[in-house]
Amino acid sequence: MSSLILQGVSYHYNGTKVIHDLDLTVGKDEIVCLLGASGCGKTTTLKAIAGLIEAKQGSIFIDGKLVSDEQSFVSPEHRNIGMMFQDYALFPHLTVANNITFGLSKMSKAQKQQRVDEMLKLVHLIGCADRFPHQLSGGQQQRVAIARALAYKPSLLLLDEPFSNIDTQVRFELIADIRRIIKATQVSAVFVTHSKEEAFAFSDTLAIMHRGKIEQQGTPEQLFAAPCSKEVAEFLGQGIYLSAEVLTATEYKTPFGLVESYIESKHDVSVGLIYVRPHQIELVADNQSDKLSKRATIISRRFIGSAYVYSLVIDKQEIEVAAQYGQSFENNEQAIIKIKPHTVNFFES
Ligand SMILES: Nc1ncnc2c1ncn2[C@@H]1O[C@H](COP(=O)(O)OP(=O)(O)OP(=O)(O)O)[C@@H](O)[C@H]1O
Repeated sequence: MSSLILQGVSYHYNGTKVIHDLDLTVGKDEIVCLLGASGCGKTTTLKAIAGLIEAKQGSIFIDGKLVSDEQSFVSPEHRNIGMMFQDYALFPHLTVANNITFGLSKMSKAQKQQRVDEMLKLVHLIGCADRFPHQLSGGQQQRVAIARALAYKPSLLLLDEPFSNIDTQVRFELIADIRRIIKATQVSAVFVTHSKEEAFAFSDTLAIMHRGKIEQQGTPEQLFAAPCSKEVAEFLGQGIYLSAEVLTATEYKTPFGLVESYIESKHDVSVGLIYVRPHQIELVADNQSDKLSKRATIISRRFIGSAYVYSLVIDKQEIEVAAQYGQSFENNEQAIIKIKPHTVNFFES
């Protein structure tokens, strides 16, 4: 059974629709990331799931139970969800232990103590029960925040940009740690971010949002291999578009020669655009004798340890391409461009 289902959910602020007819499914023990540009409606979606706002259209089910539709509305405290929001800070005047047990009023003192011990062990903060939030690092505070969210034993966890105030250096360690904690507790989660790197590191599947709708949902590999729209392709990769003529089910003619696709596709049109990402482009030394191949000029280069990353202009579009180890091009040098065989993303222009 799915942990969360949204069907046709819409919401408007003062007459302006910010989420439209939105569908989303989160499986049991699954971490789904809502990923999209600023203002596309991610936080609003999370608030509708939490019951912090009342979606006027559509239905929301948590663990098979209807919590919101046109006729009914279950309040946030009865939805069995844990929340870790960016602005949902710890109570500064309460100790770590009291922060964790804040919402557990029905438990006995002994039960609370047991839950605190269990949670502190889970988040690797044993011995910190009597500290106050200001005596902890940012990462430790977020660990307490997740412990507090999980202390209720919720069936669904909602996280809104929980890592954005954490130093880049420790952010990815914390992300791995919190993912481990969530997986260990077998809770399903919806995570909101606008950072692709965080989304890839934290979630099982991505739901790409665009203008208040889920454009596509799938694993990062599925979305990279077969984006359903230009918006998804552009959001995930720093690629460029090349004009392309469909020759066969697996071959496209482009200004940079024939491009072969690993998969067969049927298209309704014979010309369009293919979206090419940096790792699908090969730079070859210009041997002058090859008259037919297209060239690009290297604008600049930077050394990244294992290779050089070159900036170059292809079809009036600038792109960064990493060359294979051992290959080296100088600024202003011409290189032959080849597009490697790959799973081609073709779009109507
Ligand atoms: N309380 C509000 N009143 C009116 N409009 C709002 C309100 N909150 C959000 N909006 C608008 O709704 C749209 C969606 O906002 P939302 O916060 O859901 O986006 P988001 O994708 O989470 O953005 P970000 O990544 O910047 O946090 C935006 O255009 C925003 O300006």
